[in-house]
Amino acid sequence: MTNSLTDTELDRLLQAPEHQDNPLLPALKLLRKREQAHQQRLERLLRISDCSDDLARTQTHELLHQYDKQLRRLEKITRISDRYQQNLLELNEELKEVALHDPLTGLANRRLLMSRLHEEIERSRRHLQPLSVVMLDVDHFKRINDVFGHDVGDKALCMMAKAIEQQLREVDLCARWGGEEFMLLLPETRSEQAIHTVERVMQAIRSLQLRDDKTVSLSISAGITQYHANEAMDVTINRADGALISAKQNGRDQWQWAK
Ligand SMILES: Nc1nc2c(ncn2[C@@H]2O[C@H](COP(=O)(O)OP(=O)(O)OP(=O)(O)O)[C@@H](O)[C@H]2O)c(=O)[nH]1
Repeated sequence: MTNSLTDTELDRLLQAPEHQDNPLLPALKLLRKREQAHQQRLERLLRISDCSDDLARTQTHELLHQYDKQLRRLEKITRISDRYQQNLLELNEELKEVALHDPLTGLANRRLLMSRLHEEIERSRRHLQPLSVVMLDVDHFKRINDVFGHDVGDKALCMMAKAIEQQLREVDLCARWGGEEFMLLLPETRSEQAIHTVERVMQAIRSLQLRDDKTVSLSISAGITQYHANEAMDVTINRADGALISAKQNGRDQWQWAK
C-alpha cells in the first residue's frame, strides 16, 4: 500500500481526524517532513544539474563555433602565405633570368658565360675532352646603325643571335660578349668540328634578310681556339680574340684558327 500511496493521499491520511489520536502520528509527521525536505533538495540538485548541462552545451557550441572560425582564418592565412611564397619563387626565377641574360637578345650574358666556361673547363680537365671557344664579331656593324638607325641595329643583333643559336647543339652556349660580339662555348668539340660549326653559323648570318629591299648584307668574323690543359681561362679567351683580330685584318667574313 505504501508503494502506491501518492503524496496527496499520504498528507490526507496524516490530517484525517480519525487518526489524530494515533500514538505514532507525531513520528509519522516528522518522517513525512524529512521526506519532503529530502525531495526538495533532490529537485534542487536536479535543477542545478540541468542548468549546468545547458551551460556546458552552450559553451561547447560556442567553443566549436570559435574553433571553426579560427580554422577558416588559418586556412585563409595559409592560402595567402602559399601564394606569397609562390610569387617570391617566381620573382626569384625572373631575377635569376634577368641577372644571367642579355635583355636585348635573350642570350646568356658575360656572367653566365664565365660560370659555364669555368664548369666546362673543369669537365674538360676531368674527362680529357676537347673544349672549343669561338669569338664572333659582326662586320661593319657601325654602318648599319649609322645608315638605318639604332632600332634596325638592335633588330639585326636579335636576328643574328637567333640564327647563331639555331646552328648549335643543346650543350653548346652562345653568349653576348659585348656590343656586337658573341662568344661560343662548344664542349667536347675538336677544332675541325668547331670550324665546321662556325662555317654553318657564318652562312646562316649571310642568309639573313634584315630589310625587304635586301640592301643590307650581314656577315660575321670569327676567332676559333681550343682550351689547352691547365691554362687559365683568360689565356684561352685572349687566344680566340687574337684569332678574331686576324680574321678582321684579313678582310672580315672569315674565320681564323689559333693553335
Ligand atoms: N644597335 C645597337 N648597336 C650597338 C649595340 N652595341 C654596340 N653597338 C654598336 O656596334 C658598333 C660597333 O662598331 P665598331 O666597334 O666600330 O665595329 P664595326 O663597325 O662592327 O666594325 P668591325 O668590327 O671592324 O667590322 C658601334 O656603332 C656600337 O654603337 C646595341 O646593343 N645595339
